[in-house]
Amino acid sequence: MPFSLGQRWISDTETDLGLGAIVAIDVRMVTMLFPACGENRMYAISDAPITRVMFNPGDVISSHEEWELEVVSVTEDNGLLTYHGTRLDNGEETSLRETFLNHFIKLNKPQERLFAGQIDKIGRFNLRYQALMHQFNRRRSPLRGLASGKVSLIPHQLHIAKEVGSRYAPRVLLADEVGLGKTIEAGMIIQQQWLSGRASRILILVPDALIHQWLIEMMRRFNLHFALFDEERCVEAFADAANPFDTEQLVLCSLDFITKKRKRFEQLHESDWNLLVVDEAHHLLWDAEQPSRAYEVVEALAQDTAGVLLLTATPDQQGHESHFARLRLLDPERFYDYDAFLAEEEEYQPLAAAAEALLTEGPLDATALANLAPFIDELDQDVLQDASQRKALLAKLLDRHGTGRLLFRNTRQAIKGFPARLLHLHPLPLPTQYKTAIKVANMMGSQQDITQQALQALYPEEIYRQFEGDNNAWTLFDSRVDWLLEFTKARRNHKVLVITAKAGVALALEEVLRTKEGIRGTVFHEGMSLLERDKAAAYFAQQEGGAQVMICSEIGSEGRNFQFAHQLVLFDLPLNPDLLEQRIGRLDRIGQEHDIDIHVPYLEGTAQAALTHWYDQGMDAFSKPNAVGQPVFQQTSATLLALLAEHGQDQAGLAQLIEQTRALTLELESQMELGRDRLLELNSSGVIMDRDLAGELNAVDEDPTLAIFAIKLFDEVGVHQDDKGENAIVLHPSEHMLVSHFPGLPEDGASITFDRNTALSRDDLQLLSWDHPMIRGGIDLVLGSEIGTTSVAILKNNALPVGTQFLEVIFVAESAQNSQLYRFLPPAPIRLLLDKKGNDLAEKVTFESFDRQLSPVNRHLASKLVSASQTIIHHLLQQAEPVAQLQMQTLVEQARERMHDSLGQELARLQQLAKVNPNVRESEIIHMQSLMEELDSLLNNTRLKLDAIRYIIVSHQ
Ligand SMILES: Nc1ncnc2c1ncn2[C@@H]1O[C@H](COP(=O)(O)OP(=O)(O)OP(=O)(O)O)[C@@H](O)[C@H]1O
Repeated sequence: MPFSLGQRWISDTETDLGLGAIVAIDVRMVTMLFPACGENRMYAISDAPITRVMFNPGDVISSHEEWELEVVSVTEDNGLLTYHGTRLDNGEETSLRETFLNHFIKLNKPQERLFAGQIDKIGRFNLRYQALMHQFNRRRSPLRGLASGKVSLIPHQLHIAKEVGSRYAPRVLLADEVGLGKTIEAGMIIQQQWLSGRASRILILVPDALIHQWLIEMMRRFNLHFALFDEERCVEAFADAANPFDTEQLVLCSLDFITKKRKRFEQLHESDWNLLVVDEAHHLLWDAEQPSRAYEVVEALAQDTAGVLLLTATPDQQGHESHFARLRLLDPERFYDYDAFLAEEEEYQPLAAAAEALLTEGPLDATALANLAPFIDELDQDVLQDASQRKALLAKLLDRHGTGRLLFRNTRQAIKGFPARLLHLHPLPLPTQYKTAIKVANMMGSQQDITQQALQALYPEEIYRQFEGDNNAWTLFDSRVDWLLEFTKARRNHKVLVITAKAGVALALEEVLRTKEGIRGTVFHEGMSLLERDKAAAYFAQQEGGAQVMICSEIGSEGRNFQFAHQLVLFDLPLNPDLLEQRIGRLDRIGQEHDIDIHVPYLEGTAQAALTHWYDQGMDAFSKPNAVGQPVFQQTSATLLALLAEHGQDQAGLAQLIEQTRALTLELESQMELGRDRLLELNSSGVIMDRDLAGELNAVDEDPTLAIFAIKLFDEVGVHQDDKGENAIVLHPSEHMLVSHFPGLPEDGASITFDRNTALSRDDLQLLSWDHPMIRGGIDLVLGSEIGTTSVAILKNNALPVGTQFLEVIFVAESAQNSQLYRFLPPAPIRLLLDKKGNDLAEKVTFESFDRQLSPVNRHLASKLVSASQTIIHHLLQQAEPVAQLQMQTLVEQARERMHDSLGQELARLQQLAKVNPNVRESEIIHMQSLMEELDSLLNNTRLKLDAIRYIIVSHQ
């Protein structure tokens, strides 16, 4: 192209110099001035790495005075261009000579970059298109976020997580038995709510002892980085905001801290949250006269937060009324009256019988039909005899009745495959020192109430210490101590968890083990700081060189993960069957690979002995979780407490109580099994959904697309990858990265794998999924930049004439950024492959098959090819737009149909449900209606954006 003074060109190699102007030309050299930075460059005319900047009708250009002109036509005079058109600021018709173009002009639209010679490598165009496609597919996927955590795919968890996680503002009680994975279910729900944008501010409240465990589980398993707020953090954050809690999106807090510090509670309450999660929710004690502070705090927060997840394995631990009160936290309108709630529970049995009838294979017999009769008018008579459709009917039935939408509980019995619990009782002689102390205490009488007396009787070492002072002399003669020494000595290769009610006892035992036998032990109790507790737990978990024994006070009996051990010693027993279950649950949890040995050393002729027999023979509380432990305890506690207060001396009374307890347990169990528990089991385990979520997600895991894409992404961006074998890759930022920081990749690198089992077996590996911050961030990085927006390639195809041209154009149909809309229409790529005449061949020639046949062109040649074909390219781009518009309209209408279909069905279901099941909140229905209206109008505003262009020319060489 001939050069003329004043012409505007851009440097191919130094695009940041801005727009250059030719200021001198001689026989061999051309000199350019770049006014934006005041620099000159001289280039050899024969091979100048510069590209002529020419605009076309339709482009909007900026003048040196910064007004904008929409170009209508272009004329040329002595090699210089003049643009004619309309000024955008005042509508005036005017002309702009190229010499007066803005020197700072930014060429960031694909067509501007292409014409200005800013042409990307062929692989980057491919990467960009793949990134668009994957982002589009992921955002629409109904399984998004469900299994992207580093977790095993366990069906009962997946069912609950999917059911709850995809709701708008879920308010549920997760009440799986201990150790079945409520924290993991909560994590999966949070992940889905977070990724879908339904919740952008999330608050988790947990007991002190579980703070770090939650922090780490959320981070390591789900890549969710919660900020831990304690007093120190609040003071620090005050520098950035009046309300410290406003400084973070994801906040984790100790419930104890918030209940004790009124000011912090008020600030927490003033901050806006979309999702509140409360672990060990049985601590939220409620009593009509005097609700606990913890209850009041959570109640206030729950009133102002749309989504609420309460977690407890033992919902009845503090009594059934407290359980009711927690359901009321979730839905105050629905659970307004305890008596009405009790009456409703009475009806669970016939409902469960009807549900059972629907699970029958083959024709329904007379009993099944009779059980279904009360509900039959709701169900279609014809469908009823069609066995294949009964599961759908069952789902409908459960949906409409009971607490199904609100309460989820999985049990070991329903899931099966858990290790056995083996009880070993160790009766030991009562030392004379204790005998004397008990006798003296009895002689002195007691002012305490019966519960306190019973509690005192359970801990003879306490009674002894009252008389002998506050020291550890009791360890010298207590036969349980000697037993423990022998026991641990004989199991040097086993980890042993010892639980006792009191911190003082834990400390004394650790000292004895250490000083007498050199046994490596550690303690875990309320007197330790959070950090000390976590260090102790880590020391116990450590396989080599770690502690053999961990001695916990009661706070260690909740929530913690000690399933790497399978020897449990209950040095004493708690006076509550649910607390006993919580203790056993430290070892009997998902991941436990052995049967669990439960050892109970007890002193004969004491209250502990009586309690041991009562738990064992009366309610079989050691060998399996006891769903009715709490009601049985409440109904028998008067006799039990009296017996314990008398140190279990009344053997006949104990035998009678055990008999009575056994009968009551059996009766309540069968009622529960036939009623509430059966309904919960059916509803929680997902058996009726007939959907193999784990199988579907496994298939996603096995699809290599993610690994192929990720490796390409890291390659193109310049992240260094070191394959370590065994499915592990180490990533490091490199000096040649396109960006200074790759999202989610720490400065010192990260070890990753695409294989779930490998990730689960190694703590140091992150599981890369489509939802991992490195992949999401990497895709955003590509799509938010100019990477791959232009490309030129050669198509070597002897069947086509040399010089045949194609233009591959990628548009994106974009609607407003709205997470709800993204389920139906996220930014959607539209690909056109135009031949010279403007025919679109995209449907016949897929991206992948076309891309495979293309060869790269060096940038200099590419720029020349584009310059030579500017007119045709421009013409094709103009033809492409209306074609893409039409495709966009189709996409919008399809999305609208899907949206109406899906939300419409959900709305109809909710409206229908609301007639028969008051568990449906009015706000859910209103939300659904307004959401549909909002999405409709957002869909109408979908716009088309040109995202990337590839120019292709055929060659035979
Ligand atoms: N899907 C899973 N993949 C991997 N590990 C899991 C999974 N589910 C649970 N676990 C592990 O099993 C243990 C128990 O899970 P979790 O702590 O979530 O149970 P929980 O029901 O909250 O227990 P608790 O009733 O004691 O509070 C934890 O160590 C957890 O990491």
